[in-house]
Amino acid sequence: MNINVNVLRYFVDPSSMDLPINPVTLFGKDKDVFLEVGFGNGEFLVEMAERNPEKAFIGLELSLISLVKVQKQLDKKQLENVRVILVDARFGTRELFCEDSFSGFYMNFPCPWPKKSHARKRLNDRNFLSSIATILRKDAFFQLYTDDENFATDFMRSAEATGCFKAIELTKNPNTGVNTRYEQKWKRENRDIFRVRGKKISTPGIERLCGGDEMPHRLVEGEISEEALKEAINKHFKKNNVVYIYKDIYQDMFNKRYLVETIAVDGDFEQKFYIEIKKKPGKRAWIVRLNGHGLPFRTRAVKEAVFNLAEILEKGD
Ligand SMILES: C[S@@+](CC[C@H](N)C(=O)[O-])C[C@H]1O[C@@H](n2cnc3c(N)ncnc32)[C@H](O)[C@@H]1O
Repeated sequence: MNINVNVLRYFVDPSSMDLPINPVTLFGKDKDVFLEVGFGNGEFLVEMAERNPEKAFIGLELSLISLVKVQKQLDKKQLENVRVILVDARFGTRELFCEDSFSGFYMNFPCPWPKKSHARKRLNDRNFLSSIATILRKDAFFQLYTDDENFATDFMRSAEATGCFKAIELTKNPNTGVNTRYEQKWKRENRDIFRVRGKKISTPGIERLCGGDEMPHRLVEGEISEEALKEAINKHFKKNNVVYIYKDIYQDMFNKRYLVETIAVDGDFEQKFYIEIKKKPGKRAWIVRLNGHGLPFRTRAVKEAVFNLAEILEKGD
């Protein structure tokens, strides 16, 4: 896939930033910022940005293809008031932004995941609505459009259950639409459309995984044990409600370092990354830290994985 470097100015990589982010800092000026989750082909995001140059918009998407397509449109139209982030919205809404950040939240025709076995992928449970309530400003709104009545009803009930919204209303076949690819598709098929809206009144307490801006690292004095390192490979470590596994070791003789491929899981959020074990020049000591390529979010599982690896190397000494 060819990615024009011009379009990258719309892309934000939050894994290399201190979390949580104040979204206003992503745009030169203090603007009202709105969030859209799952923008797909981006019709709504681009049109809103074009019609409201005084406002700013952030889009979260899981699909890299959608991300690239939208950035090309933004570049063509020279729109400066949009940023896009490649992230799972469940994680993104909970972890990335400061409290009271957004003036509005939009979600248009999310995947309804009707099968019971896929229920955890649905973006309409109470935890998700609590994350939205946290990052919305007081009196800011949320707005969902969907063709799935059960999804809409569950979304509304979850919003009510948080106790953080008022004026929650579900409207069948509202007069206004969002004109996205999926809305057009369902309208062509004469399906009913449902809209759920509500206004934020209070902020719930949510538990976030990320926090603290420090990069996890440890210094191991003396020589490290390659044997102990090899023994740790493919073992599952469960500690303090997180799980991680060291998958493989790559030795980089040129730079006197090892790279340990690692998978870390916090709840339902999995990340793959590398931990670097690098000799300190001129010293009998090794630094154990995250490798800078493809940095993960510094969740508890990621930090535990780094600290535990240092302990393993120390004990083997
Ligand atoms: C059915 S499409 C709707 C796209 C667009 N909003 C529309 O109305 O045409 C759902 C979109 O949500 C994205 N998506 C699904 N799950 C997501 C998640 N957990 N986080 C972010 N985006 C997600 C998909 O990649 C897809 O682009």
